[in-house]
Amino acid sequence: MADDTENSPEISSSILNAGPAAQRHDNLRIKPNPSVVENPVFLNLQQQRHAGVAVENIHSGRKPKALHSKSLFRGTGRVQHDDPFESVFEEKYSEENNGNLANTKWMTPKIKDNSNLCSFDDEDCLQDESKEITVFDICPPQTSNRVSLSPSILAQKQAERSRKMEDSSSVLMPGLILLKGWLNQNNQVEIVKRCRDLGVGPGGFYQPSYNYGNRMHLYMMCLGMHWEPLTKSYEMKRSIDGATPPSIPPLFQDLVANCLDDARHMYEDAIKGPDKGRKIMDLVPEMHPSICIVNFYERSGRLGMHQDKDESQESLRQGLPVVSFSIGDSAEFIYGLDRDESSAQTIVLESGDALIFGGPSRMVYHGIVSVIPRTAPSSLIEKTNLRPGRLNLTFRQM
Ligand SMILES: O=C(O)CCC(=O)C(=O)O
Ligand SMILES: [Fe+2]
Repeated sequence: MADDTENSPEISSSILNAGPAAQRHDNLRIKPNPSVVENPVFLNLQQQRHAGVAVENIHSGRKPKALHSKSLFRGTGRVQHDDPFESVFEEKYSEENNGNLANTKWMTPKIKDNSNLCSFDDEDCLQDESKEITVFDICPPQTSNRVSLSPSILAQKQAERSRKMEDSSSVLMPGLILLKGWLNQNNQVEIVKRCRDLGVGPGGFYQPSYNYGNRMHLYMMCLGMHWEPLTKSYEMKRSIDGATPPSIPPLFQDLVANCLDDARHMYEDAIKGPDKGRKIMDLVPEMHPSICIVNFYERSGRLGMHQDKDESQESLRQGLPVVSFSIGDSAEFIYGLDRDESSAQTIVLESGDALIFGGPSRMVYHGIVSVIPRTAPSSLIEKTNLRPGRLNLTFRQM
């Protein structure tokens, strides 16, 4: 990789002249960086000028040649390969004051070879910091006669591929259980309606973004507690707007309990091979949801490979399952033992499917690669006016 740091002159700037944006933010720490796995993190010359920093090569520990003793900042970079939604580059800088480390600051310089990312001076991106939340209605009022289109050839092929992939087995890995079509149509309609009503109220759907306009490719609403993508932690009130997340409706709680029961029954019947000696309650432990993350993916929606690991240590240690309901358009769901998408398994989750990952699969990596257009059941659309896309609910116990 060509490295702009090769011929860099001395770095003489500091955070004080790093540009208005840098001065305004002490907590810039998350940047999607799709190339981060292969791309050692170097600041290019311009970025160094902006930030007045030098950064170590995270992978090798080697410092870029432009690291100058005169630099006022010391970089301790780190790449979060396990970030839930993107590969993320995170930098923390400590201001050096007469040889002592003073104010610790987080900074996110624009990353080399990644022109989509915003720089410190990009005012368009800065606008994203406003606290305004735009209401997102998953069932917008119908304005014209709906034209019903049949699934595209691509969608038909994908569905066919998925049927082959799914085979008849519903235990995908120990503790990872797929219950096809588990939600009946009434349940699906009720869930959509409840999510719609909650979603347009306080604490409802919004499109989360990282700092500087790097938005997630979905809309999200949390019930019970809010999961904050910026900090990857749970909070009782959304720090973005102070809203209290709505409670999880009793209907949803009941469905989760029934779903876990059915998963256990199905699993017990299917247990063979390595799971045979295991107790069913270790494979599918009891879980009482205190959190539900509701995602709505439009047709271009997706979610990078990640683990769900921000629940309590106790919950994770016990392998308390995540229960996921899919409604609306189908989606290609990938899962695997590591973050590598190319070695992941693919299944298509269709409207009504329930997926449970608990016990030994609690920390499975997973993600959504695509939403398959025009695959939602037409009767569901007629009854709810659900917009094109996919609704997904994941229930977890804190
Ligand atoms: O949409 C899905 O099926 C997965 C959602 C998910 O993994 C999450 O919200 O953490
Ligand atoms: Fe997840």
